[in-house]
Amino acid sequence: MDSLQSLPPLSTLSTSVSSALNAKLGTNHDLTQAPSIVAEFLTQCDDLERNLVHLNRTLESNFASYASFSNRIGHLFGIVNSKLTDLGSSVCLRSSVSDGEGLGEELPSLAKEVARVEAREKVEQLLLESTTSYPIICDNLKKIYPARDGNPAKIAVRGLSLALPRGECFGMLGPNGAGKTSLINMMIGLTKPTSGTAYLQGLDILTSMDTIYTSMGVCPHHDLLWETLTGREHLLFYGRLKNLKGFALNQAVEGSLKSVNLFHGGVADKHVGKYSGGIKRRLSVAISLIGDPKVVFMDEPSTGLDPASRNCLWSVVKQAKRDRAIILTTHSMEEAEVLCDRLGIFVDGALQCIGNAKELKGRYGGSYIFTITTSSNNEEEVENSRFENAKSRFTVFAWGLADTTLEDVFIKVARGAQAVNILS
Ligand SMILES: Nc1ncnc2c1ncn2[C@@H]1O[C@H](COP(=O)(O)OP(=O)(O)OP(=O)(O)O)[C@@H](O)[C@H]1O
Repeated sequence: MDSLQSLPPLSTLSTSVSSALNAKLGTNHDLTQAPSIVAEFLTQCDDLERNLVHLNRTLESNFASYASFSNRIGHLFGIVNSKLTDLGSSVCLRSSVSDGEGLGEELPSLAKEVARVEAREKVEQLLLESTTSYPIICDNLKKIYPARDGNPAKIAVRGLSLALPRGECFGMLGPNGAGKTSLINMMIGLTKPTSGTAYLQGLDILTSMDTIYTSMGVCPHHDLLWETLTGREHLLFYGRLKNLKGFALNQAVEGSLKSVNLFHGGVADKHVGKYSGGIKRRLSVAISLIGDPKVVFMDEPSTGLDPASRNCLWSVVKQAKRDRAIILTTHSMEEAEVLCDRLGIFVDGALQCIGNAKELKGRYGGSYIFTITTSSNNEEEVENSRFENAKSRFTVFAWGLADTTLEDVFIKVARGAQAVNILS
């Protein structure tokens, strides 16, 4: 229990944790182990500071967990539901995390319930206000595919409530078969909801789809392009569908071609049949944004693009989200982190959690890994060291502090939700 020396006894912390103590808990554990090295982090590393601030915020909302540990630190603690919990040794924690159990095991279902209730309350409040600052509002949207050919009925979307403000790109992550496409297909009018509805720009998808189309853009998973038309002709066609005419139409098409790098070199006037996969994808994104739609759905927009084209496309999306709401589905955690202001992990027809990448990492990851690099001659000393005097005892070539990745979060949430569904 050496590592908890500077903390008050566990029993005095088993009730609500004050914000000052939250910060202390976050830093004390490391500081007791490596005061000089971690002090350097605090002065030099903004990320750590931001994470500590985040820790305070999530703890206040009562469902966060946090553990701080390093490769060499023997003992660990965490905070679960605002209670300090003795988590045992790092070896123990590492193996339980890799088994999908242990720290935060009970949190996904709690977080899911909190997110569901908060989203529902927000939607109810917005529906009373009839505001347009939230271009996308899902109101208890549900999709059940009826039983067919001996197969039972399938609940693809289990009553989703969600509100997206203007300026937000919302990332919809989820394993195959989670229900993402079913959700989007309802919102773009391809299928009817079994119950519930959605309001796009304040208009009900059940009654006003024709009007909604004029302010909606869609970048489908597979490019829906005509091989014998040019890129420019595609944009002119879709621009007209959005009621653009004359000078405004030509200007929008030129702007659009420039934004996705198809303006120069005559590419825009070649038949789409001659385009590479990357150019087709960029054209699909340009089509989804022409005519200034306020609601845009993008299904894996950068799939199949090389890194340079992908970065170009990401700049287009970042620019585009300023004045609209975008729902983007992706299997790329990198894309999600770069583009999305908030992320939702969708499993078995329901959102398991919502938050920005940092929040989700803090909530489901809750760990840092502290590594130092030194000469192999010092190996034994490192094994036995507590790091307090590490730098004075041997040369530290490098040190690093690694946060949980979004991929870790995704795997944990998806696996946790699927395990609960199998048991229930
Ligand atoms: N027309 C349909 N009839 C019956 N079941 C369907 C139908 N379409 C989808 N499903 C089922 O509904 C569930 C959700 O499917 P959906 O395609 O929405 O998932 P997804 O998250 O988009 O998956 P992916 O990432 O693979 O595209 C799956 O179990 C799927 O088999």
